[in-house]
Amino acid sequence: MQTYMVGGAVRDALLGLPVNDHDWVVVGATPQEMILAGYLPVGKDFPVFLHPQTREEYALARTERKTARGYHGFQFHAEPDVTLEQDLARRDLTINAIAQGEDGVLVDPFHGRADLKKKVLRHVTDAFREDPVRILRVARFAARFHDFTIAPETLALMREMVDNGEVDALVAERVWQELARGLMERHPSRMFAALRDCGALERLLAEVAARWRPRLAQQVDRSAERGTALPVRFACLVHGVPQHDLRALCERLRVPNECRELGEVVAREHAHVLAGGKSAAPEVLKLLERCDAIRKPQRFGEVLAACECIEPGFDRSRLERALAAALAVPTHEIAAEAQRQGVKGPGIGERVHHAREAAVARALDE
Ligand SMILES: Nc1ccn([C@@H]2O[C@H](COP(=O)(O)OP(=O)(O)OP(=O)(O)O)[C@@H](O)[C@H]2O)c(=O)n1
Ligand SMILES: [Mg+2]
Repeated sequence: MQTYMVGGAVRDALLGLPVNDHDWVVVGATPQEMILAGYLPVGKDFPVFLHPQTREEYALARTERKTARGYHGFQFHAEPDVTLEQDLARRDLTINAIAQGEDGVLVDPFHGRADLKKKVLRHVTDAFREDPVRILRVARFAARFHDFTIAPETLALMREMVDNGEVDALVAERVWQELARGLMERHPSRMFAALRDCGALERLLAEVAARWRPRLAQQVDRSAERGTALPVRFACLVHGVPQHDLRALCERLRVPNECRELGEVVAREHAHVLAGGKSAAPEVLKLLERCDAIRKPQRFGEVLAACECIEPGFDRSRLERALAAALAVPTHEIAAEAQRQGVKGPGIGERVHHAREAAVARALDE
């Protein structure tokens, strides 16, 4: 059996980028031989193994055939007679289909190196169709390698797959996983632009597709430039989506709670936050309460961060001062004092509220 390094590790090394994880392909071995050599089988869909020490992924060379529509319709053929070239032929992009043998020699039958030089994302063969996740992957690579373009024939193939309903069969978790990764790349707007160009955005994120403009692209890219966390980037993406549509989007894609919650607060409140640099203390306190800022000050920091990406001239300092003042109000003491005076229930809450209002007013008058 022979082992080759493939995929991202070879590509990134050729690009002079740091290599984090390695993918390997094994030619001329059976699953039994792998298990006997101590490799741990993983996943039921693919003949993939983990190295007993490094835990890196070793996949048997394989050819895939699709038996049914959509992501689960795979049947694989992984026999010791599958060649390296056959395995490379069914990979997604030429730049990901370069192998490196143990002797260091590159095997590059699909001219991945030439495409790296030309900075082109190009599918390897028609086998690209076998996996609709690749539509999202190409878009994600466009966001990462922002000076690369998508080959016209690849974009045409992606469009054809979308027209055939291939993206509709994708499971929500995979879609979200790819979108989330793309949002964390350097130029996330390029992912959405690529998805729009092939028609996938309309199918997967119609709420965003309807609002996709150069301005929104800039806002999302600004969130990446500033190195913000995923929820902030997601909130920027969806800040213009109406509440009801946003809830539907989050349900459909099973968006994790942290992203969902920040997205909803920012969509609902960003206009008030952006104006909140000016309004009077009672309104400012109400805004902080609607954002649940007093209970979740850290999340309010993320709301402000999203608003800075939405409107780069926005000055967050006034609202930060207001929140600091509201947080500094000694609520326990006020409640205890009120109780001593015989005040009950809602009356106590009112006193706290008034104390906070006064504190915010003082902070804003400075
Ligand atoms: N849907 C997919 C997923 C993966 N691959 C192949 O498997 C390799 C490894 O996949 P993965 O680790 O997911 O991607 P990388 O290209 O290594 O990129 P990353 O830097 O994101 O790990 C890819 O390079 C590609 O050759 C593929 O053809 N089709
Ligand atoms: Mg990889």
